[in-house]
Amino acid sequence: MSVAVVLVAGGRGTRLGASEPKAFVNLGGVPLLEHAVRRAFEAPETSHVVVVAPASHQREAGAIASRSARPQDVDVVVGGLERTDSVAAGLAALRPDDGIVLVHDAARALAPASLFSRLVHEVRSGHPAVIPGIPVTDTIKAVDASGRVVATPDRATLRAIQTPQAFLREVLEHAHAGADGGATDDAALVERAGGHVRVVDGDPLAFKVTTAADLAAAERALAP
Ligand SMILES: Nc1ccn([C@@H]2O[C@H](COP(=O)(O)OP(=O)(O)OP(=O)(O)O)[C@@H](O)[C@H]2O)c(=O)n1
Ligand SMILES: C[C@](O)(CO)[C@H](O)COP(=O)(O)O
Repeated sequence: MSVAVVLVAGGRGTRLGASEPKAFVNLGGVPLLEHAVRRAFEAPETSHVVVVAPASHQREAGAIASRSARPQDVDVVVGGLERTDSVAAGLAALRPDDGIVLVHDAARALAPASLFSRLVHEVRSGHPAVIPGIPVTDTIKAVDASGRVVATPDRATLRAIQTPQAFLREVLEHAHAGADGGATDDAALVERAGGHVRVVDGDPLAFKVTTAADLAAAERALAP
């Protein structure tokens, strides 16, 4: 079964506050998106990458695709208003043979190929939806609109979820067909559709570049 990576890079990056969309910001002289494409192709399982980029940056995304290890295996499409819309645009560009789909944030540019491979292995072992997670180290509280604490969940049961998130194609497509907004990741759509989602160990390098401090951390992670 062929493996496609839907690489969402269609966001603005408001919290980073750069002059260009976050996926096109330089990290060690290379756009975040380019780091992510490189790592996706370093996983031997990857057969096809769909880059979802802002309408304003289709040319730049195309140039990144043409510099990649396998330009013929990259398609570039226009993203949507919300992340879920961008993922849906990526799903619409899948190729007929793509049977397993990994949805990945360009903002998690340093997620290593080994993480992609582990997730694909899990799906091929019979798990239809597999996502990486890191145990949380803070105490997490649920609060209401006034800031009053309504619950303190047992920390041992919590995971901070990363991407790539790996799915059987039909499971992800079915979940997206019923999407009605408000989901911050693709696994949540599968959960809402009644599907089982398995969490496996994440990777510290798969952290999300959200703020300037994260970008500085990514620069440090790249340093020899
Ligand atoms: N309409 C959108 C929104 C987000 N994303 C992508 O989803 C990933 C995770 O989103 P996030 O890190 O929140 O990016 P932004 O939405 O760009 O950030 P911000 O909320 O700070 O504007 C990023 O790779 C981003 O490019 C996307 O493809 N399309
Ligand atoms: C998909 C995700 O990266 C999993 O942690 C995250 O939910 C994206 O959220 P964001 O608000 O778009 O950064």
